[in-house]
Amino acid sequence: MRAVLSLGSNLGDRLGHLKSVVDFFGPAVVAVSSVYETEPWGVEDQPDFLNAVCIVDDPARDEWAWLRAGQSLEARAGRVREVRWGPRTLDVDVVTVDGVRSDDPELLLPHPGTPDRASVLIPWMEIEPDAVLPGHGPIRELLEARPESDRASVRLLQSFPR
Ligand SMILES: Nc1ncnc2c1ncn2[C@@H]1O[C@H](COP(=O)(O)OP(=O)(O)OP(=O)(O)O)[C@@H](O)[C@H]1O
Ligand SMILES: Nc1nc2c(c(=O)[nH]1)N=C(CO)CN2
Repeated sequence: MRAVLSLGSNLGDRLGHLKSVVDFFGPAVVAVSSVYETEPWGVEDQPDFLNAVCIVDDPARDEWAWLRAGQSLEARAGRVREVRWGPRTLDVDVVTVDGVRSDDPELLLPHPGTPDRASVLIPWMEIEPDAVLPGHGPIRELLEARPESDRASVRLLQSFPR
C-alpha cells in the first residue's frame, strides 16, 4: 500500500537519522521532500527539529507493516521513549495509508496531528501539492488555515541527501 510518512529528529545526527529511513525503504520510496528545520511545537524548550516527508509504496506492506517498520527504525536510532512531544533521535509517524481510516490508538489514521502541523503539511505540499487528507480535505487548504507564525517556524534547510 501507499503511505505518507513524516520523519523528525532533534537529537544527535539529525540528518543521518532521517536518511536512515529513506535508505532502509530503498526502491519503495516514491518521493522525498527537502529537509526543513522547524521550531518545536508541543514542548517548546527543546532543540529545533529536522523534518521531512516521504511517500512510500509497496504492495507487500499494509498500514500495520508501515507502522512496525517505522518503529523498528526508531529503535535502531536508539530512541528512548520518555516525554510526550519531547526530544527524540527519530520519529516516524504514519500520516496516511491510501484511504484507510483507523481509530485504534496504536494506529490512528490519518494521524490526528496532521491538520495542525505545518512541519508535516509544508514538506508534504512540496512533493504532493494536490494531496487530500482523508476526512479533512486538501492539504493546501489545511496549510492556508495555519497562522503565519506557524508557517514561518518551518524553514527550508537543504535538499534531501540521497
Ligand atoms: N499514525 C500513527 N503513526 C505512528 N504512531 C502512531 C500512529 N497512531 C498511533 N500511534 C501510536 O503512537 C505511539 C507513539 O507515540 P509517540 O511517542 O511517537 O507520540 P509523539 O510522537 O510524542 O506524539 P504524536 O503522535 O502526536 O506525534 C505508538 O505507540 C503508536 O502505536
Ligand atoms: N517542529 C517539530 N516539533 C515537534 C516534533 C516535530 O517533528 N517537529 N515532534 C514532536 C514529537 O511528537 C514534538 N514537537
